[in-house]
Amino acid sequence: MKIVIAPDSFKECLSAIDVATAIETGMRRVLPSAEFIKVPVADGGEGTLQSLVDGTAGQFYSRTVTGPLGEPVEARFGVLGDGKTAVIEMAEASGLERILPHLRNPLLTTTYGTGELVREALNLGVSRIIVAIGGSATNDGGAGMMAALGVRFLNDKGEELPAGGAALADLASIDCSTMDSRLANVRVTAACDVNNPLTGSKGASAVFGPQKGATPAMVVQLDKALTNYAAVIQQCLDVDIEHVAGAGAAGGMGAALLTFMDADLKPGINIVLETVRLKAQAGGADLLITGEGRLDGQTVHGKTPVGVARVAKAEGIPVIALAGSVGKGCEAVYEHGIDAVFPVVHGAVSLPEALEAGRENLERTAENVARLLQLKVPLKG
Ligand SMILES: Nc1ncnc2c1ncn2[C@@H]1O[C@H](COP(=O)(O)OP(=O)(O)O)[C@@H](O)[C@H]1O
Ligand SMILES: O=C(O)[C@@H](CO)OP(=O)(O)O
Repeated sequence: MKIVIAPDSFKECLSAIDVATAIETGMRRVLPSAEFIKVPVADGGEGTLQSLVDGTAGQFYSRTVTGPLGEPVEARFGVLGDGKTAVIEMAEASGLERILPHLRNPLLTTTYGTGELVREALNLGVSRIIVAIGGSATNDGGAGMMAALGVRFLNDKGEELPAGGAALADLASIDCSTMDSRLANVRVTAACDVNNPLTGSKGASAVFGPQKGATPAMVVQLDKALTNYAAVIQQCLDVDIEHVAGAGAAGGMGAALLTFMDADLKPGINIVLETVRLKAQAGGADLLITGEGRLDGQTVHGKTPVGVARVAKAEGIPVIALAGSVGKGCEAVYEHGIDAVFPVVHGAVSLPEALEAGRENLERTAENVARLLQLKVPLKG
């Protein structure tokens, strides 16, 4: 019997590889001689770096770079098992979680540190870079990242702009002549979590600015700044970026990746599933187990379990999902290739208690799933 275990991480609880290991441990108690293939996955958000490096037996690197408010931060990036592809998760250097809630200010926050990580990856001689965007503290259109890579963003006096989204209102010209020339030889793929345009009512500032600490007045200010950024990009580089889907992801990081790096913008889940070669690994499997921390109506919108189930269904493999908890609308997943869902919590406990007991709960639930699989119930009627 071949069982593929391809879960996401359980946020605040276990990494994807730890979830997969707990599921294997539980099932092995009942099915000791089954073949288990563990494929940790992610949907492009937080945890993407971890699952891609774990899933390809790659390597982590750590560097001190510039944090979102200019402070030094220790940030990780990775190189996949192929030795040629770097993975950078922007939240490592420029993430919202890096700043205490009362200090969050997207007028000032910068993606400079993510650019420094790209430079570090280039120093290792990689030929491809995957940048997972989202979870950002920033609204600087990715200008900080590009400044770290040598691009000069200038005001009408020819002076370089200070860091942050607000400064883009003063942008008058862009000088790419000093951009790191190694970027020309590297293929960049952006694992993108949303389709928003750069500006307007569905744009980066309006939709994601408030979660980064923007007041309504700041949203207006930031949207104007990004509108000017798009106009100067059009004027200096002849790229029309303002309304492109995904340009507004991660405070306009999508726009910079498209404009300056000619990146491919793809849904994170697709990039991850391709990179960990789920289809090839699942071939001939009898069962696939997936899971995520909370499985609910949102799961069908590009989340890991549904992406994994799509691959499994194309191969005719049954799919079971284990979830930390299940929420409203979770039945929607039945229409998206998941055959059964099992929450792992044991009794009515608080969330901290459930998180604390996550591994044990997963092992026990996985064991019970395996016990169920062994039953030969004569189904009548
Ligand atoms: N072991 C667990 N038991 C119960 N709830 C959990 C467990 N692990 C995670 N969760 C809950 O699931 C929530 C969302 O997790 P998850 O689906 O992994 O994140 P996201 O959908 O944001 O990627 C967490 O904030 C937590 O409340
Ligand atoms: O960083 C952001 O601006 C948003 C959208 O890309 O991220 P998340 O979806 O994680 O809130």
